[in-house]
Amino acid sequence: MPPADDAGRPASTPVAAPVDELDVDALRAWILDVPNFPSAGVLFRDVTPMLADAEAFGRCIDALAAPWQDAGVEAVCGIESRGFIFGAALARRLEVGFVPLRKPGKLPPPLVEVEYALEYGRDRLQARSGILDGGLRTLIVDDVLATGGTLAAAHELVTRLGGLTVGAGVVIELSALGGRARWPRELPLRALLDY
Ligand SMILES: O=P(O)(O)OC[C@H]1O[C@H](OP(=O)(O)OP(=O)(O)O)[C@H](O)[C@@H]1O
Ligand SMILES: Nc1ncnc2[nH]cnc12
Repeated sequence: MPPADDAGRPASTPVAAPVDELDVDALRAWILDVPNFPSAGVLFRDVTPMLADAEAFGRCIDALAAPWQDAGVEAVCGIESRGFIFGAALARRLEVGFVPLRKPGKLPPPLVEVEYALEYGRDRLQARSGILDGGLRTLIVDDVLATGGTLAAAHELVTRLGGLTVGAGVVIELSALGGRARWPRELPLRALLDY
């Protein structure tokens, strides 16, 4: 059993630390660069080593949570599939519910969906109709911001679901791809690591 802190909580109680106390940049050591995956010319940033390390994963979730502690977040939406990993952990840390935004064919009706453009072709995101009704204050979470189409579609879906997007958090921003330009200027978008 870990020693108790001044407030009598066990030291391991999951309370997010202020972001400036977290060495976020050190997380790069757990993110692997994989050239030519999943196709030639793509430099894939693989977060699975970070997920497998309890301290690094915990630090990542603390850092994702820190900017939103006082933002009145009422729900976290995670984008399939890697966004589920970070989104669900973050929802628990912020002590709010989790809403999965899913690829087509995974959720039963009634559904609301948004179609969006990919680099090649189109895709769709779906969620349960009415699940954010009443203007639920919603934080959108994903692992990577690349061209920005996915995150922009998630914001549109949250709006159609009756929610109010308070902002978005991503672990990695591939800033050379310019995805931030597709995100509404007036909404905060926080990235832990810029590549
Ligand atoms: O900014 P964009 O250009 O829209 O790309 C970002 C998206 O691409 C990846 O998803 P992907 O569908 O590849 O896969 P996943 O199921 O492994 O999360 C990533 O997880 C983001 O959701
Ligand atoms: N380069 C990349 N690495 C990991 N995930 C991605 N999603 C989109 N582009 C990516």
